[in-house]
Amino acid sequence: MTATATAEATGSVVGFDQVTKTYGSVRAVDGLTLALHPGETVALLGPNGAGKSTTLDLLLGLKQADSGSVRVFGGSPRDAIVAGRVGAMLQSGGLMDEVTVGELVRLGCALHPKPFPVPDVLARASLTQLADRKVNKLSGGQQQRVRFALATAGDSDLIVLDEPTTGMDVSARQAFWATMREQADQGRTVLFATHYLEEADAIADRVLVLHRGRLLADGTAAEIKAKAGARRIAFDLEGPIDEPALRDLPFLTSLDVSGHTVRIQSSDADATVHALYGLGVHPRNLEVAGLGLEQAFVAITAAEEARTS
Ligand SMILES: Nc1ncnc2c1ncn2[C@@H]1O[C@H](COP(=O)(O)OP(=O)(O)OP(=O)(O)O)[C@@H](O)[C@H]1O
Repeated sequence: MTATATAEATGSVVGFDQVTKTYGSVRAVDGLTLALHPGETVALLGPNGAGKSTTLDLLLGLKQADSGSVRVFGGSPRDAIVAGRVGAMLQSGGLMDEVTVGELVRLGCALHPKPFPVPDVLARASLTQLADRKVNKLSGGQQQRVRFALATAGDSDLIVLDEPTTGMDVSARQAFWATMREQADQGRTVLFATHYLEEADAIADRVLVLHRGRLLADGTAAEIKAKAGARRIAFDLEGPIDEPALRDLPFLTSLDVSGHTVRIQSSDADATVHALYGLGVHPRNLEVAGLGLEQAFVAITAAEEARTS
């Protein structure tokens, strides 16, 4: 059975089956196959140019695939959008300048087949106080909140967000994710592209890592960290530090010495620590921990770069 057939059979929200999109000689999306399921909160990660925005544009029917199929709720992206099943917040979406926030959100609600009440939509995006302000008089973070309001103007089953919190301050970001959690708890599927890996770690129950238009990893944040393999080891040493000896430790993938503190990454922490004691040094405050999602992401994409270049 193809991924799309599987997607439809299992009631998947989104099904990509061998999707490719090229711009001239650039393969922005390269044979991508994936299925998203109801109620999932999914983070789409990838370095600049990995194909995240193109993937979201294909999903929203804003771009057409060269080959392969894109299905949303078992039909075309356009049908899903016309039915009001998809709410989207894009990076580049221009906002009408000469209208007020209230007018624009009212219009967004009027255009949605299953609109929420305008005051609720404004309140959810913390825009009630700004309802009479012209959109072109807003700060960047406030404009992001307007895009967010438009993405949640109606009762959509899938919410697609391209780098939604860029430009938002810390409290706006926290409020934004609290709202998104509510949306997910109500059974909606949330797909967001981001460069903030700590957000993906904290929010997403599934993480997709794209690299040159291909899916490099797909799993929970914990699975992605485990896939990267390496562990972090940190300790303090008294007296002069013999960096060349440390650099020769087995399974070492990185070394950072700062004052008395040594931080290393190792693909086999047990063996590295064993060899460390064999050097006759006396490490203090020894800590061994897994990689954070950000380090895992860097390790996975760097390994792929090295493999393909
Ligand atoms: N309209 C276009 N014309 C030509 N090339 C394009 C176009 N849009 C995107 N690309 C190229 O396709 C590739 C994927 O771009 P895309 O914007 O999807 O990546 P991204 O992962 O969203 O990147 P970023 O994190 O920088 O936003 C890049 O190499 C980009 O230069």
